[in-house]
Amino acid sequence: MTDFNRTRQAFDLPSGITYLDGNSLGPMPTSAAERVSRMMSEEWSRMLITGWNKAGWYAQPRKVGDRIARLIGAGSGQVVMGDTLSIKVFQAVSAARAMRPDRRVILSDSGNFPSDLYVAHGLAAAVDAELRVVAPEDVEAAISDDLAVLMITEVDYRTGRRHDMKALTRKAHEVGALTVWDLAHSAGAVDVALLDCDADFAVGCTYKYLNGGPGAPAFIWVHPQHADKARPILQGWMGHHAPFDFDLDYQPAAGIERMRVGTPPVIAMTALDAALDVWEGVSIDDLRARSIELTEAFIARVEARCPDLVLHSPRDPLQRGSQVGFRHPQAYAVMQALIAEGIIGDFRAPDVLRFGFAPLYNDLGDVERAADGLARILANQSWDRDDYRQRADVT
Ligand SMILES: Cc1ncc(COP(=O)(O)O)c(C=O)c1O
Ligand SMILES: Nc1c(O)cccc1C(=O)C[C@H](N)C(=O)O
Repeated sequence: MTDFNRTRQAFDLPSGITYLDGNSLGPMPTSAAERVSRMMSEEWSRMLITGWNKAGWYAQPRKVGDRIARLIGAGSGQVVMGDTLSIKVFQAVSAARAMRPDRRVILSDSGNFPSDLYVAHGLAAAVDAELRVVAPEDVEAAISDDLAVLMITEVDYRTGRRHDMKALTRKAHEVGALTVWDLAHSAGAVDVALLDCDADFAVGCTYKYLNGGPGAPAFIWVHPQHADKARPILQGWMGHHAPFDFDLDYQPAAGIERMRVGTPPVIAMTALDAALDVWEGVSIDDLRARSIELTEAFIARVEARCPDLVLHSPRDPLQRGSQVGFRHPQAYAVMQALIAEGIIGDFRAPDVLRFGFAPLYNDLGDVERAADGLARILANQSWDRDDYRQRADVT
């Protein structure tokens, strides 16, 4: 049985704050600050360039990838870290499309995060492919035999709607297409089973539910049956089979190592590595059960107290990730009023109040405080202020 009291205590959350925005940026594990500080003083400062070998900085993208593999139903040696998620989306989709050169269509849905669609659109223009975007509920029906790549974000960033990875992957394979799964809102939030679903490529970020910190590196997974065949289009020197031979011809490294691009962000990855310690001893089944308990309790309490709000997430917990959205015409101002009371969720345009539940540190007390705070703010209309309507640059 996972000890969620232990995991909650591993975080340095400000007192008096109810934090329900770990689906955008996870909070800092206390050990991350100490670990980064030690890395600076003992490794960078003392070892200088020798740190790449002595401190294991060069091998870090694979070692950290191995720790993430367990959380997403993948095997050891199958995941590598680096770059931003947008870059990893490009790598996965471009490699998958190159494996289906006689087909032009990349299929995605309008619930996908815009960056994924921008990346696929740019790629499609560069390689004479076509990006086809359908409504989330129409994805399965749109899988046709001209499809090269199905590119889906498993959990919708706005609604929390969860696609059926196994069923969509099977359907894509039936028509001869490959799948790319974006796990940004899944890794550390739901029970992902990449190998069991027979997915082809997967990518994700680590600054949300994995708590790696702002700008923490992304990950990429390639099914072992493709790992030695997939050709990275973004061919960087650290994905070369012998980077320090400085060969002028690109020869991809064996397996997942070829999905490395350039120098890894060692300081950021050190913080992430410390954050992954918190996951030791956490069962993903327990995590999923607790996530469902928290989101169900939140929906019930908000609906009982806030008649002005409309649920914007699937009601069936099996079709939902670890977040809940409610719509309100003045959602931005309502969220600012809530944040002013120490209850932090976020706003997603045009009118969604979004709340992420991270079982590692959220509990039923958070659910009650957030639902009751929301009810209070709506009842006394304390959101109705000009300064709460002023949008910040980052929302
Ligand atoms: C589903 C999804 N894809 C891509 C991104 C973009 O990630 P990054 O800014 O790390 O490139 C995000 C979050 O910002 C996301 O939620
Ligand atoms: N990556 C972010 C950032 O650098 C600034 C603010 C927000 C983000 C996010 O990750 C947003 C997130 N993908 C979302 O689902 O809204």
